[in-house]
Amino acid sequence: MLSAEAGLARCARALWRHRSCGRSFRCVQTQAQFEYPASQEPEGPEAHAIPAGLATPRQLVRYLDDFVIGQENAKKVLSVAVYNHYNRVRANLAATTQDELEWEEDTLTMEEGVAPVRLMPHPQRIHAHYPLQARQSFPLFEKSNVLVIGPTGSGKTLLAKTLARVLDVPFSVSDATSFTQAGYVGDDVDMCVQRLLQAANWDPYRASTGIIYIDEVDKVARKSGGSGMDSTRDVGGEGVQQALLRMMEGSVVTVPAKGGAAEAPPMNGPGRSRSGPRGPNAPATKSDTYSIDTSNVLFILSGAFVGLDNIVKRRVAKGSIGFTAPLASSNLEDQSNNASPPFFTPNKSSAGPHYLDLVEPSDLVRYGFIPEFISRLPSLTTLSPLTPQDLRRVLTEVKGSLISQYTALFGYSGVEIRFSSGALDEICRKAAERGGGARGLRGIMENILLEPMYEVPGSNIRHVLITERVVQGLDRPLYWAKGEGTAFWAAWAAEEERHL
Ligand SMILES: Nc1ncnc2c1ncn2[C@@H]1O[C@H](COP(=O)(O)OP(=O)(O)OP(=O)(O)O)[C@@H](O)[C@H]1O
Repeated sequence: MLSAEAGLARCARALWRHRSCGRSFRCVQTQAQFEYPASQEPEGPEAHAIPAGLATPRQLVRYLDDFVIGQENAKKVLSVAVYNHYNRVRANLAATTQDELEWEEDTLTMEEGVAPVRLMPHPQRIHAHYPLQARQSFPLFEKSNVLVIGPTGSGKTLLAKTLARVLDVPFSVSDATSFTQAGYVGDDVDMCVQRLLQAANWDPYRASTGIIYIDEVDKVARKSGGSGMDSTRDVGGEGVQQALLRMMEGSVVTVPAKGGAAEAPPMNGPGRSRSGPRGPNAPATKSDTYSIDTSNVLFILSGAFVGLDNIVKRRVAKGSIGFTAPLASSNLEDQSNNASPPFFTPNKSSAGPHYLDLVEPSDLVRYGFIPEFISRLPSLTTLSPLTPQDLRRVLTEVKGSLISQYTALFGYSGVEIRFSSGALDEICRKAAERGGGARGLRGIMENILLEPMYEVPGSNIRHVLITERVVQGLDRPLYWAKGEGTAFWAAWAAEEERHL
């Protein structure tokens, strides 16, 4: 249960987010009424927090900087995409609901200690007032889902997760390799919506404005794509793309309620059917099914796209500029007339320019994606592999870095652990050598610290020093007992001097 103070802080944050609405809010627990004139700036703890709902792209990038090293272009592209997406969502919902509907955000509930912030009106109310056909005729803003291309462990998931956290929207991660076309063994693509609903604590309103992150999307490239990337999958790849594109565009997905059919073993075979009502006006009760409209869900798709750089390289070598592939989407055809397609934003990473920076939709078509699919992903960004210098910053500088985590872990046992600069460099060198980006750092740390984590608890050890030779496996970690602090500091200083 949140304390009253924390509850009020949360209310204040919600009010600040929605200050431009000029609405009043009532806390159902305390019955307190809050008013926020549009011009009023918050005071107290909220003044220092990021005004998430309306944070500008620049503020979002600054926030990301605390957690993600490098990847400047990806930070910009994602921040702009997220900012535009949520502005678009607000505008669309305002267009569909103004005056006729009561806004859910008028009431902040504080059930079970949580104060869920209702960003949007209940989708069912929108559906009740405006049938799907009517809503489709509104001049609504088009959606911009994002495609993120980058090597493993470079921060793709971290970027999306961090943005979802600052925006306080539900976030789900799914792996495209587990998806199959409906009716075949494997996960239906609807599964990602179910995960989102789960992440939203089974709150369909929040889920319908969340972020769905789908990793390894390059694995659903069709086999006949022309570059032979994935020979194990054929029509299933295209079937999954078709299903995903419908969902990205905005469709109503019926999700069984908690403990419902979706959690039972999947039925296989083309005759697969679901129980429960379908369609936008289907009732959404906790005991039955939920209908989630994905029109306001932001999709971020990512993958390493191994081999794509060769496709780009070949195209560039042939001097082909623009769109040479037979693109079905008029959206893409429009872009082909531009000298510099809006699809492409050059990457100014520390690793320098590389061929993936020049990716165009036609390259993705050659890679095995249907044009209709990539036209639903108008924002694209590439991430660079992390250099050993980047890894060093990941290890030591970001908020909640591994070094700070392990230091705190030993601190709980009253033990001080230090890593010499040489040790840190050696850890990063090893991680870079292994590949896998920053993902490899934790494994190396666990390996090095296994012995001290075993020896220290229950012993009289109070200081631990990890040197370069320890990381290289040439020495054992160095230990000092209580009262030997001076010797520990002297040894550490000597190590640092040796490394200079
Ligand atoms: N640029 C970065 N800055 C800080 N930490 C990073 C960065 N890149 C990766 N990490 C760390 O490495 C781990 C893996 O990162 P992440 O899951 O974002 O990789 P990914 O690019 O999504 O890889 P994959 O495609 O394999 O899923 C996380 O613990 C994350 O904290």
